[in-house]
Amino acid sequence: MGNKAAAKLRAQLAEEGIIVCPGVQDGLAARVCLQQGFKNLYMTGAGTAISLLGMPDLGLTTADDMVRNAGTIAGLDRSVPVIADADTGFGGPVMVARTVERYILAGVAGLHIEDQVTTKRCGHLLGKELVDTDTFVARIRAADAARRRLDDDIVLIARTDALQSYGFDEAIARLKAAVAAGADVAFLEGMNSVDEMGRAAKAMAPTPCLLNMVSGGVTPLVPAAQAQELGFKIAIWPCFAMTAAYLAYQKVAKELMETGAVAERTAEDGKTVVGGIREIFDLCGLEECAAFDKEMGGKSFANGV
Ligand SMILES: C[C@](O)(C(=O)O)[C@H](CC(=O)O)C(=O)O
Repeated sequence: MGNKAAAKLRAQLAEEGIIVCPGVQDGLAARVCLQQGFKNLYMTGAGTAISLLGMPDLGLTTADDMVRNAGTIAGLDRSVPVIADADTGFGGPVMVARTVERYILAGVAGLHIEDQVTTKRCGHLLGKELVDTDTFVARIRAADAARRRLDDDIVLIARTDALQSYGFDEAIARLKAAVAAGADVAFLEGMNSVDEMGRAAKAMAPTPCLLNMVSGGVTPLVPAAQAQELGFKIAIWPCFAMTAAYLAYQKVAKELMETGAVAERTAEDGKTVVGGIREIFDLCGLEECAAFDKEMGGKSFANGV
């Protein structure tokens, strides 16, 4: 079938350096990160739950929610490979395979599947429950079979949440079993120290490892250069801008509530509104849409837009 996004991600995995993925939960967040020139994006499941559902990351997003969001994000710029959270795969092997096929058709370059029970929770919360290794391996095997069935090379990332309750050795053993079943990349969730991070990457070598940088989580946050030095190939920053976005929303909502209006900030010309709706439409491709319409012979924007 030829998944160009996956081929690009595989090429990036083979190159020197570390792949840094800002976590995005919607089209606007993706647009902002594309504007900054990121070469990859990560669709965060936690962010999707928060942004789309207004709910915590407790396994409440359905496969439909996640596929749709991943497809929206991946569709904004096909030259930027997206890694997407696929949680537990949403069921048994048949469902996991179906999920993987749907992510492939949505244009996703890579996805991760974990060993929590389907009523999962954010990997940085307490009290996680896991499926046994056989069930986890069956999920990975099903994911691998699904991509073969579509003759696709989507990058398969195995995530284990076993560190919290079973310890380091069991977690590494689970990741190794997942790699033997077809996973390309290993993701040890919830590492507690820089030392543990280094030991994990070493234990999994030569399998490339993903590092999860959760703001306010249990893993210390390290810059890309240090993550690379520790042996990681991919660093994801799931909800990295959500604190800022949340606080900004809160501030403006408070202003509207208390004063009945929101003050605009204008640029030096005294007219253009900074961060106004026009600027955001432009970020989201307003000019490109108008130009495309004209090029195709449309007249929708002949009188300007
Ligand atoms: C990586 C993660 O699965 C996500 O949904 O982005 C979450 C991140 C988070 O909760 O901030 C995780 O379980 O680590």
